[in-house]
Amino acid sequence: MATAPEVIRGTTNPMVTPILTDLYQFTMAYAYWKARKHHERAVFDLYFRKSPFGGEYTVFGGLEECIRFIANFKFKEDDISYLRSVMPTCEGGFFDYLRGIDCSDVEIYAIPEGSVVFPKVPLMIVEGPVAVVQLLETPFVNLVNYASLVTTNAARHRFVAGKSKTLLEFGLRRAQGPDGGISASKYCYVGGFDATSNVAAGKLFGIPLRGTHSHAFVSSFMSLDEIVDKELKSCDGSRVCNDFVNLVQAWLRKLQFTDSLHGVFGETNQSELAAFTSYALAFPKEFLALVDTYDVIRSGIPNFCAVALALNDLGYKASGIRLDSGDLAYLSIQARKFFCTIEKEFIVSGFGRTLITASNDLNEETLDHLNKQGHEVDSYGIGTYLVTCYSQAALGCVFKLVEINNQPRIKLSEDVTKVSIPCKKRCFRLYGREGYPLVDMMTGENEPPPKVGERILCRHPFSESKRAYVVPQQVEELLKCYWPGKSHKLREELPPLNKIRDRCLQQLEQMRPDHMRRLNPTPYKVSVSGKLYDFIHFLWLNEAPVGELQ
Ligand SMILES: Nc1ncnc2c1ncn2[C@@H]1O[C@H](COP(=O)(O)OP(=O)(O)OP(=O)(O)O)[C@@H](O)[C@H]1O
Ligand SMILES: O=P(O)(O)OC[C@H]1O[C@H](OP(=O)(O)OP(=O)(O)O)[C@H](O)[C@@H]1O
Ligand SMILES: O=C(O)c1cccnc1
Ligand SMILES: [Mg+2]
Repeated sequence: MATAPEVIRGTTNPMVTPILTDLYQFTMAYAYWKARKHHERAVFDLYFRKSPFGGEYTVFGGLEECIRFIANFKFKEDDISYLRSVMPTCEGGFFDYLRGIDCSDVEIYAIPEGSVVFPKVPLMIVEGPVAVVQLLETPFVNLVNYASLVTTNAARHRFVAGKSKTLLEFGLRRAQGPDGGISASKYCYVGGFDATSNVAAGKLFGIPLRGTHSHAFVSSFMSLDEIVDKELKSCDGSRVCNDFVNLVQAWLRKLQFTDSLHGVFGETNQSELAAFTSYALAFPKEFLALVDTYDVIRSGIPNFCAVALALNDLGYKASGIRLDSGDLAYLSIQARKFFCTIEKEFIVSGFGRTLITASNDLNEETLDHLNKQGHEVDSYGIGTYLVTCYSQAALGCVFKLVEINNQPRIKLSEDVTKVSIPCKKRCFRLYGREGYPLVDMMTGENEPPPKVGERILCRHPFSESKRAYVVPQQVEELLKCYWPGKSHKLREELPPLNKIRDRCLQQLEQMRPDHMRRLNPTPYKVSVSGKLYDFIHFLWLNEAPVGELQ
C-alpha cells in the first residue's frame, strides 16, 4: 500500500491525452451536461468476452498506463479550442466545465496487472461522474486491449517453448508503428520473454537487451584481407595475439583435417570467415555468429568453430550461433553434433553446449512442431507473429455501464454472451483442495463475501442449469483500489515491471494444466452468486419488452 502521496508519471506514450478518445464520448459528455446529468455517479466495468488465440486464459496488461493516464488527466487550452471548433453548436459553459475536469473524483478498482484473468470478470471497475468516466472509455480500452493481447501471446509462446529456453523479442521492425513496437517489447517481457532487441524499450523499462547481427554484416565482407587490425589481447590481459586472423585460419585448417569431421565440409566461404573474425575482434567476450548466409553446414558452422576455437586459445568463450532459415530442427541437431565432436576432439570443455539461437517467422505452431520433431535450439528470436498477434488481431475489451445513481443497469442483446452483468460488484477467485483456482465468482457489492471452508453456490450468469457448490480452501478478492478518488481507501502501489512479470509467471504456473493446453483446453468457470443471478434475471425481465404475436 502507498503511504505517502507520490507523483505518478504520465503515460509512456505522450500521445495519450484526454482527446485520444472517440468523438462520441464528447458529444455524450455534452448531452449529459445539457441534461444536468454529468455529475451523476456511474459505475462502468471493463472486461472482455472471450480469451484470445483459441485459449481459455488471458493475462491482464495495461493497468499502470491507465492509472498514469488518469493521474495526469487535464485538458490543455489548445485541446479545448480544438474541441470548440469541432463542436460549434455546443454552449461555452460546457468547455469551461471540460477545462475544470480532472480525475480526482474517480475511483478505480482493478485486478493486479500481470494476473491471469477470464471472460466477463471486470478487469477494472471505474466509478465517477458519468461524463468524466465516459471520456475514459476509449483510452482505457485502448491501453488494455493490445497490452493484454500481446502479454497473453507472449505467455503462450513461453508455454510452448518451455521454461528452460531463452525467448528474445525481435519484433520492432514489424510492429504496428512505434507505439506498437514499444508496447510489444514491454508486454512480451511481462508475458515471459527474457529480453528484447528494442533499445528504446530497454531504456524506458529496464528490459534486458539482446541481439546478434544480420546477414548484411556477414555479406558486407569480401575477404580476410580487409581485416587490418588483427591484434587481440587474451581474456586475462596477460598475452597479445598479433595475428588473430592467422590463428583462425590455422584452426580452420585443423578442422578440415580432423578425421571425425571428414566429409562434412571442404572449403568454407572466406568472406563469411572474414565477417565472423571481425565480429570476434570487436566482441571477443560475446562472439555470436549468424551462420546461414551461405551454407549452414558447409560454411557457417565450421567458420564459426574456427573463430570460436581461436578465441578459446586466448581464454574467451564464444556465445553461440543463430540459424535464420532452413529446417531449424535438423540444422540445430547437426550444429550440436558438430560442437560435441569438437569438444571431444580438442578437449574444449563446454563447447558441446554452445548456444544455438533460432529465428525466422517463428510462432506458437512452429515451436510446437520443433518440440515434436526434437531439436537442439536453446534460444528463440521471435518477431512478426508475436508482436502483430498474427493469429488474433484484437482482444475485444469492452466498457459497459453497470450502475448509475446506485441503480443497476443492464445491456441486453440477442446474443447472450453480449448481455452485461449489472451492479457494482465484488469478484473473488475460489481455490480448491489441490491449490488450483477453481472458479471466479462475482457478487453484489453488499453481499457477504465467500468464506474459506463454507459451501457456496456458484451459478453460471446466464445458463440456469449450470451451477455448482464450492467449498473454497482459499478465497482471493480480485479487485483492489488503484485510484481512491475522494474515498478514504488506501491506494494500491504500482509495482515495477519485473514484479508484474513475476506475478504473471507465478499465476500461469498456478493454473490447472488442462486450462492451459493448446488443444481443446477446458474452460475455466466464471460464475455469479445465487443472489446476483436472481437479480440479473429480474432486471433482464424488467427491461426486456414483451413481444406481441399477431
Ligand atoms: N523443423 C521445422 N518444422 C516446422 N517448421 C519449421 C522447421 N524449421 C523451420 N520452420 C519454419 O518454416 C518456415 C520456413 O520458411 P521459408 O521457407 O520462408 O524460409 P527459408 O527458405 O528457410 O528461409 P529464408 O527464405 O528466410 O531464407 C519458417 O516459418 C520457419 O519458422
Ligand atoms: O522472423 P521474425 O519472427 O519476424 O523475427 C525477426 C526477423 O527479423 C530479421 O530478419 P528480417 O525478417 O528482417 O529478414 P529476413 O526475412 O530476410 O530474415 C531476423 O533475421 C528474423 O528473421
Ligand atoms: O539481434 C538480432 O538478431 C535481431 C534483431 C531484430 C530482428 N532480427 C534479429
Ligand atoms: Mg524474416
